[in-house]
Amino acid sequence: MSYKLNDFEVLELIGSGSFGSCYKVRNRHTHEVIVWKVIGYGSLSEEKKQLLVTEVSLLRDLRHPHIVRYFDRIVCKETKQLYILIEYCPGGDLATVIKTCLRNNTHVEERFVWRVLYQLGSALQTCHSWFSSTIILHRDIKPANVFLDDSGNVKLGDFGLARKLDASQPGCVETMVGTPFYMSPEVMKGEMYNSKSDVWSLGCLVYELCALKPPFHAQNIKDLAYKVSRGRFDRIPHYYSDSLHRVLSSLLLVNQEQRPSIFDLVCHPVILSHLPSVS
Ligand SMILES: CNC(=O)c1c(C)[nH]c(/C=C2\C(=O)Nc3ccc(Cl)cc32)c1C
Repeated sequence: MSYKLNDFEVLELIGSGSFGSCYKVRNRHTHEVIVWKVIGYGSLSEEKKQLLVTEVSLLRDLRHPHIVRYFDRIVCKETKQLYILIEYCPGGDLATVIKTCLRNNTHVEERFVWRVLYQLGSALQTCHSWFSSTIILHRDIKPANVFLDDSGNVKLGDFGLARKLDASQPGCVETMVGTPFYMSPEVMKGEMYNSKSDVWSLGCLVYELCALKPPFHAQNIKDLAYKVSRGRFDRIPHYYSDSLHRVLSSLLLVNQEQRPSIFDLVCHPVILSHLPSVS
């Protein structure tokens, strides 16, 4: 079914990023609440416009319990805006979870950390196998792109649209917006982004969920690149287990050959031992 803008009632703005704004909207006919992300494409080159439309079309066919569901898109030629219709996640995003813990001086339960590690790992496993022969190699793995449903499960969202819109080729670290705290050593050196770079970013995300700060932090890209290249970081707080710290340390190995693949991760006995028992 193809939708029209007037099929939806805009309820509220729920987020704004470098490349678009997300609104909570209600389908006037079914009353279903979803999100539409509005991206202006007027200033994009023809090539990037086609990449954006192709990428969204690909995502529409991707179905996984821990990947935000893309339903459809609406192109408004008058305003040169693309409306991406996406699943609503009432729990908000992990960036807000981290901010709340910092504000209240609390921390995330280890049980939830293991759940995030497994669920995002299984989402990436689908992407790495699903996307291996297609154009979408980039994911923007960060707390602001991981969303929570109403049962405390996580969903990875916003696949690389921002990077496709922002000179996504490696070696453009200097032109990136903001400080890329999750950028892997290989990408910092200008090498091609690959699936092990996703593993690194996942390690940074889960580390930050525990420590409430990224594993590598600096005031400028030069110092950050140096710290990332050395690969040394503080242990996660001592109320988290040694086994969790060991798994995170493996994801943050500087040598990508030694870093586990996402397939190794989701099958790791320690990960599987922390999954809820099926009753
Ligand atoms: C304060 N904002 C929120 O609580 C919030 C809620 C309840 N949902 C969201 C965001 C999304 C949401 O609910 N579904 C989404 C799908 C894709 C993208 Cl890029 C974002 C979202 C946000 C930012």
